[in-house]
Amino acid sequence: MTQKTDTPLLDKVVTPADMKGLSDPQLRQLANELRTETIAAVSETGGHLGAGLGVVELTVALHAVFDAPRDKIIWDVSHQSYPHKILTGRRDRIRTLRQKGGLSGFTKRSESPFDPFGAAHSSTSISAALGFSVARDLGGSVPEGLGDAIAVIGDGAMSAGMAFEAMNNAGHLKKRMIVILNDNEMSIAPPVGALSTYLTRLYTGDPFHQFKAAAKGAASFLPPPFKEGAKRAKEILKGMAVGGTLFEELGFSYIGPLDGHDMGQLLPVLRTVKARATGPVLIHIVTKKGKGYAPAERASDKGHATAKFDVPSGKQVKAPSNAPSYTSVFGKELVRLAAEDSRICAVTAAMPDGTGLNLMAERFPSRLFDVGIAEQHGVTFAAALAAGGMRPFCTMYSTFLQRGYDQVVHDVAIQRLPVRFAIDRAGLVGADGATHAGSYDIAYMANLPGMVVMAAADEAELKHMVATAAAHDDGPIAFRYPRGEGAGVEMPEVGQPLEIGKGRMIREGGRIALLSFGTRLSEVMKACEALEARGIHPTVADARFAKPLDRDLILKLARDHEALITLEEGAIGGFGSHVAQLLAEEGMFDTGLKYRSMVLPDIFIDQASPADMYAVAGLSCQDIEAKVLDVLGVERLGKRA
Ligand SMILES: Cc1ncc(C[n+]2csc(CCOP(=O)(O)OP(=O)(O)O)c2C)c(N)n1
Ligand SMILES: CC(=O)[C@@H](O)[C@H](O)COP(=O)(O)O
Ligand SMILES: [Mg+2]
Repeated sequence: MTQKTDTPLLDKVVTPADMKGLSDPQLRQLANELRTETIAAVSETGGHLGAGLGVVELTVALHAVFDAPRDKIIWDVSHQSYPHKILTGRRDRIRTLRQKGGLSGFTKRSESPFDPFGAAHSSTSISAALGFSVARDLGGSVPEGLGDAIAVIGDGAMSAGMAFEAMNNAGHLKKRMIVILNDNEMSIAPPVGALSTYLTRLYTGDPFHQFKAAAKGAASFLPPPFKEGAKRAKEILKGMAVGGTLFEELGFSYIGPLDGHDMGQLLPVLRTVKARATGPVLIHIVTKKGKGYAPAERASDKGHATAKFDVPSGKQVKAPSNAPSYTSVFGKELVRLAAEDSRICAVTAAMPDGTGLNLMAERFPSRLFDVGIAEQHGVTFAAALAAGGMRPFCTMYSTFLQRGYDQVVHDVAIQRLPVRFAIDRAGLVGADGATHAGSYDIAYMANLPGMVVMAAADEAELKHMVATAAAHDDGPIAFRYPRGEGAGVEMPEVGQPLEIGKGRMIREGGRIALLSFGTRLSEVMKACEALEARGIHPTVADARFAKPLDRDLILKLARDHEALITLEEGAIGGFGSHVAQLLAEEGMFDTGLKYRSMVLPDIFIDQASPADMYAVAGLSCQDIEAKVLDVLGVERLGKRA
């Protein structure tokens, strides 16, 4: 049920234009109301809570001072953009967040002119802000106009190489642009690495003691004519900014650190920067993830992502699970193997919990490497671990591994190094939508010479694939598995290495064969039940491998049946394409074989439940049944709605 929040001031703000006449005390009140509304909305939808709560004051201050959508506010990752959505004409739909047909959980250009640049993968905001600044200065034109570009980037996202590539370029181009470094000393997990330590050093000791003066002054970036008058303020700022030199060396004027929850500091600094900045400016603010909501502040992940919850208690409403998650099956089997083999180690790029590697962190901390949001580095690091005689599991979400693709090709595949790629969140993931869908890994891995590519049909198969990967020293190997819980199958005590390139027969039938790669197998079996009722008895096989293909199995299915359908939770160019290539080469189409490939369609699918997304993709059990009937030319009497 929608909760009514007591938000008299926020009720009058539909877009940032409605904020322009508000006094500073009113802006403070607005921030309080915005926080209340954000908590209430996320309690009903679930989603990313902690990051948004940490930028409530910043969101209000940015919209009060700058003129979006002319000025481009670019939220890095954009999981913190819910308060921004509420202030930019989307409050009436905020309780549809992350649901089918509703608002995206991230910024999205097609959703609002106030979202000038979409995001969801991290560390793109500075590049985007620089691009807008250059376009503005070159006379580019867009309907909303081109004003200032402001990137808001977290301390976790700032650790990625791409952020530094952008700063390096920005410092060189010297364009007026603003980067706000939102430092909450958190990524999803506690942040790791030297940059995090460096940022903390910037404000440890005597934090914020001279804010008032600094806020009035904010002058380290002033152009020469202003500099003399502001000398005193500049000295103060310099005093505060001891250690801001990393950013200054990159060509940015550094301001901070400021208390990012204090509007008395944010507003004057932003106003001064807006009035006077000439080149790139970095404003370092310190905030608390989960700020203002005790259950989030207390949580180990600071309320990073949550299911629906009860606001007073913070208790989350989670559906009961009937089977272990794929992620936990992976994590446990890896730990079991690591106990037997000291060469086994694992790499995560800032997702230890999401990938199940928290178990490795507990049992074998010296063999678990959280490299931060640095997928490219993570892959090359794993390659060298393999070259050094270790057995690394490079464990990443399918969508984030895309970042490390050149490294997969150049550092791993070409050198035939035995990196084990554990690819989590394969296929459609649900509420995070298109940006997080693991659609491409089958295609981008299976086209690499020497790469072994497996997909688990269920959690028991996953266990065997972890063991297979551990035992495979002859080049790289990848296995994929989806988000969420398994199929509830009986689990083997331990994983057993599979024979490379061999699939398995699930059931023998006639006329048509269904060859599944991955967890669509359960939908295939459901479709078979419906087909049985029509007197159709398909053969079903689980390919297990997209590379190397089980040629014998595939050619036998092709020879023994009138039709063959392959299925996978991946885009065009994956398993089905490899099968089609084999069938063509072997002349199977010349024999009249009817072949169909069921893959993700050539569109980006918006957020919904995974089941709904697969229905949009045409990969539900009903779609499979319909495809079989169609291929066999059977009338679809009693067609389901
Ligand atoms: C390339 C990439 N890798 C991993 C992630 C997953 N991820 C989303 S938010 C996040 C933490 C970001 O931390 P920070 O930038 O400090 O923002 P905060 O949540 O603390 O506000 C991570 C690792 C991602 N979105 N993109
Ligand atoms: C914003 C982001 O990239 C992550 O927080 C992501 O939403 C996590 O996804 P999972 O919930 O599947 O771990
Ligand atoms: Mg952070």
